[in-house]
Amino acid sequence: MNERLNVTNLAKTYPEFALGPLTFDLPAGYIMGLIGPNGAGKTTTLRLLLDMAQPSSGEFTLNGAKTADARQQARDDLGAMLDSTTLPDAWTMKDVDSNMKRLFPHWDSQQFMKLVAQFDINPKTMYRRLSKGTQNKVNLAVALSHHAKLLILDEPMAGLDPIARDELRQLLQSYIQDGEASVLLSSHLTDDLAQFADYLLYLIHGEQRFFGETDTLLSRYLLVQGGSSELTAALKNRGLGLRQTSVGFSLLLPTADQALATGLVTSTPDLDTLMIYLGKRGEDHA
Ligand SMILES: Nc1ncnc2c1ncn2[C@@H]1O[C@H](COP(=O)(O)OP(=O)(O)OP(=O)(O)O)[C@@H](O)[C@H]1O
Repeated sequence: MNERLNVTNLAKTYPEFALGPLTFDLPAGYIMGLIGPNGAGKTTTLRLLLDMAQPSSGEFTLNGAKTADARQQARDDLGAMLDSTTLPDAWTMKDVDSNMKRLFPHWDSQQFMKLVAQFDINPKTMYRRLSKGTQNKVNLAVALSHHAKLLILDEPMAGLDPIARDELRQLLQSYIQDGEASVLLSSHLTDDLAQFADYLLYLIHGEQRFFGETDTLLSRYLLVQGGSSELTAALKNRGLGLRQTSVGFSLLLPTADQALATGLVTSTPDLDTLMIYLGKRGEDHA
């Protein structure tokens, strides 16, 4: 299969934080969501993949390039946006366009100006005078306007209103439609992400807890609710993220153990619910 990303045992150790080993791949034509609680290692993962940090061990291939030099050579094939991404303060959209044209051989001015209009950005306003969310939109428009085969986006939905988030979702879906390009994006808006990410990479405290299809993760667990007297020892033992009130309880139960919940109220959890229960300290199996 034509892979945009192939990551093998990638790890990074800081004095007070260890990430990995991470092993996953992203085929051409798909969207992967990177999820996990604060401090899980999402941005660190993206920085490694963008060669902005050196791995402690492991390796990865990006758009077929195996070394940092080869990846640098092929930078036009990569569109990236991190929280730290910024443009010169005084640039108007015209300046962005003319400068990016020089930087990227496949820069598409028409596409960029179309996105500027679609995002309702005044092309004459200087970058520094735009709101934070609008600056994000400009950075996104840049990433989306040079026909990159892989987009790596850190929290692209942060600061966007619901309409803009919906527009972005549609833009990303059409971006991958020809089966050539792929998108890796991190987000805390996991329910939004679950609607359009084909794959999920789920990190907790730097560890890779799940990599696979979104539907597979969602079908792994049932949310079980019952009265206090219905909480059996077996449910306590197999359940995750137990929550108790004076009248009842709720927990996540692996689907394989669903017989333990016979007669109780069960439902398929959404991704937010799943992360809340799985992320509870000391109970973070996925
Ligand atoms: N340059 C660095 N030196 C030391 N520690 C670092 C460095 N960069 C990141 N870390 C640590 O790595 C950990 C993970 O941070 P990271 O930003 O990757 O998490 P995250 O999942 O993106 O979090 P959030 O959702 O809050 O943005 C943090 O504990 C952070 O302090």
